[in-house]
Amino acid sequence: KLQLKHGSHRVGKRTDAVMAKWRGYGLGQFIHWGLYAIPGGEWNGKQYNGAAEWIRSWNGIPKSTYDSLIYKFNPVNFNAEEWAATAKQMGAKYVTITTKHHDGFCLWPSKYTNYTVANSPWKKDIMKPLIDAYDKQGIDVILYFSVMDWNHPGWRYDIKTKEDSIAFEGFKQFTRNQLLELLTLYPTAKGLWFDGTWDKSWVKQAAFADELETEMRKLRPGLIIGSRFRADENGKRHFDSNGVLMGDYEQGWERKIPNKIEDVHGNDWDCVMTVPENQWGYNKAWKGHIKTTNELLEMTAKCVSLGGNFVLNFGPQGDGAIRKEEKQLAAQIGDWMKTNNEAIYNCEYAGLEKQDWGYFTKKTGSDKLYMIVFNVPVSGALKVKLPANTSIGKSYLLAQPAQLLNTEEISGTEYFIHLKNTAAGKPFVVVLEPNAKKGSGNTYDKAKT
Ligand SMILES: Cc1ccc([C@@H]2N[C@@H](C)[C@@H](O)[C@H]2O)cc1
Repeated sequence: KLQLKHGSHRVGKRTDAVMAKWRGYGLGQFIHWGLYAIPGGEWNGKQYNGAAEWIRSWNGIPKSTYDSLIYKFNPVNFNAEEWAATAKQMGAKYVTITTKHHDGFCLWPSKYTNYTVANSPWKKDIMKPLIDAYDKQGIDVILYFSVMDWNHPGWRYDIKTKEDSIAFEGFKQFTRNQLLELLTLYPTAKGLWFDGTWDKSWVKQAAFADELETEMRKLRPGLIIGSRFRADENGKRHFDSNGVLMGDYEQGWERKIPNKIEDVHGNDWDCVMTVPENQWGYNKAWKGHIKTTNELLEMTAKCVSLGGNFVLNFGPQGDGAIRKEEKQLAAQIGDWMKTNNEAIYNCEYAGLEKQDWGYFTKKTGSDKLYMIVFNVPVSGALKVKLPANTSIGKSYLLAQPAQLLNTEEISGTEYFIHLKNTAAGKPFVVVLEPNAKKGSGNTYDKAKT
């Protein structure tokens, strides 16, 4: 093990109540909103083929022209209560909201830059009404913050000259000021979700970032900070030079989901996901593969079955309204969650062998198991392998608890759960109430090979 001054300061999962609540969220909403929502991935009739929130980096628009979008920010259809109600309807337990994306435009009236809502036609703070509206719905708020800031004169991709390092020192203070400002203005925020921390300039700031993380945690006890905020003194990110996770949970699962439990290294983690293939900010063109409700439900189930949270992104329009396609998804996901959220909220990795029909989750602090079924076998028989010395007490459809399902012991700890109806048109949940098994549990000898 290497002696590290600025590596991870904790091995293993956090054990406090705030993090335990985070662990049980299951489903979250991401909000990407800012000036980029005004062009919506298009400029002068030409489509930008990257992610809409990166349109400033396209040579199709002069940087100064993009930056003057601040004078067009006037979201007359912005309604914080509607956004929070959409998240509530979907069944999201937390929301991560962009306070400042890479373009540097601040959705709060920061006193450390003029590039904020205060100097737009809108004038008013966006963050406060949003945080209040989500808090009122009982949905916890995490603040997204991009360290990389294309608007700030002190930002550098790397530090090569004396001038660079002087400029970047100013930028570091600016960043610290904004973060302490956000934590002070919005004390109910539960955490920070960092982005834009991959460039060499920031990676070289191991000591500064480590001290800043300590300062933020002192200012806001219980604060949740992911693995992407800071690098260790050897430039190692997400995992320090000893392979220990930085921060409180792994943030690496962006538009991808782990396949097996080994992939998550025993850490907390969240997966953040776009509805289109790769658009976080609003894009007028709703094109390419748009994930269906069933796909998104399966991603949610898969994440929870592997001990993580699934965070689905919404990209509100420049006028502040949420597009109808996203509203429909929220309603359909919410419809399923209303019946089945017991298998998602406060659930964890069940430790059972994955079967083809779908995903196991286990209620935290209980033995209750859930089978979230996406692929009904033609036989209608769902295979289950339990640990030694356990058996199935009873099993039933979560939606019809009174109807016990026929459970057939195959051998030892293997069972078939026989479904009555094999024509389910959408995913459903089977509940297993295991009980301790008496005796050896092995009815037949193992084959000699
Ligand atoms: C290469 C790359 C850089 C930044 C991103 C940002 N992270 C997501 C959470 C969005 O904010 C996207 O703009 C995505 C890909």
